[in-house]
Amino acid sequence: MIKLEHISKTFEHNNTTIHALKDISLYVPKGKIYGVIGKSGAGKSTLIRCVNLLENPTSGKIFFDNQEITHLSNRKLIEVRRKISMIFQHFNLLSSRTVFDNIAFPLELNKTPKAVIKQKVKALIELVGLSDKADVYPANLSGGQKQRVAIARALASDPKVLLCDEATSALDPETTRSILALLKDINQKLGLTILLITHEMDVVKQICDQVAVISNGELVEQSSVGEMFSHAKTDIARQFIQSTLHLTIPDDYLVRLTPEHKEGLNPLVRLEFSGVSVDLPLLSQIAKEFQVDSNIISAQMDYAGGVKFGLMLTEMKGTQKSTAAAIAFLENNNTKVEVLGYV
Ligand SMILES: Nc1ncnc2c1ncn2[C@@H]1O[C@H](COP(=O)(O)OP(=O)(O)OP(=O)(O)O)[C@@H](O)[C@H]1O
Repeated sequence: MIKLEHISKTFEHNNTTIHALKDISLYVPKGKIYGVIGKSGAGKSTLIRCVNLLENPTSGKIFFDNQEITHLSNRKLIEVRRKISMIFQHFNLLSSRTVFDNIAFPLELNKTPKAVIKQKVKALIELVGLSDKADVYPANLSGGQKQRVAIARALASDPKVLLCDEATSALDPETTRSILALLKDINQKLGLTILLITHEMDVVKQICDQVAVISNGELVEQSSVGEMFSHAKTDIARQFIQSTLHLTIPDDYLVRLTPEHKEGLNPLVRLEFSGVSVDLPLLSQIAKEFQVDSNIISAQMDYAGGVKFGLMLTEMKGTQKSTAAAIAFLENNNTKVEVLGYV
């Protein structure tokens, strides 16, 4: 549906050249939700703005629905932009217009007959769950409600693609979940293709089918969400994944934790299970084969893209030789093991 081929973008600023995007190629299939994740300054906004040519790439090609759109005339570009809608972090609603009139705005610009506008806006207001707010002004809406209006407005032109520029970054976690659920619902009901940018892996985990990681303007990794959570290839992707899992060492272990091994101390290890290793009875195997008992201190399991993954903090009880053999066994079975110290 959307294809970027070798997109680069440079900015000239104070006599220096900023390489915001470097040779980025990606493909967003029809009907999928595709997430682009990166830290601040990675180039996410520049990338999403290149897709609808709010920003012109310095080089490379952009295709929408198999048609190259990189060098379209303004008139043709306006037509294409109707099919590629966008929502923003700060909603961008018109404060002097009610919910109904905000959603009607693109239809009015398009000279849609009044009766059609009325019918369409009513249906959109229902779709986003704001039936009782049609006559309310944006100032009297919550952040989540404002984003719902923005989504309805973006859908008014019957787009094929919705671009989401950090659409939930200004919202609290619960509202974020409800907006993401709405986007997923729309994706499924309308078959709408969604391309979103975010700095939060939780967003990717909740709704995306595919994900690309960008860092310093480069696309460093892309795959299905399940594949990335089970076999992340780059450190930066692993960092994002770990940010969705929160394990802390309890205080009573922290005070005893020493970096060096001493007689009588056991390793405190952080185990990262993903893909196949999640379903294997690895801890019972190391108990049987190496006589190493695991004292589980905390654990978290989760799902992303249909794949289970998890983290565990455990004290491994055994001799120095047997715990080393158990660690090697776990590593050979797709488990990432980090010895945090000895307790
Ligand atoms: N109009 C511009 N002029 C000059 N430099 C720019 C311009 N827009 C972006 N940049 C630079 O390009 C790089 C990428 O910026 P971009 O806004 O795309 O990153 P981002 O990943 O969206 O970051 P954030 O999450 O902080 O918004 C940054 O170094 C930024 O300073």
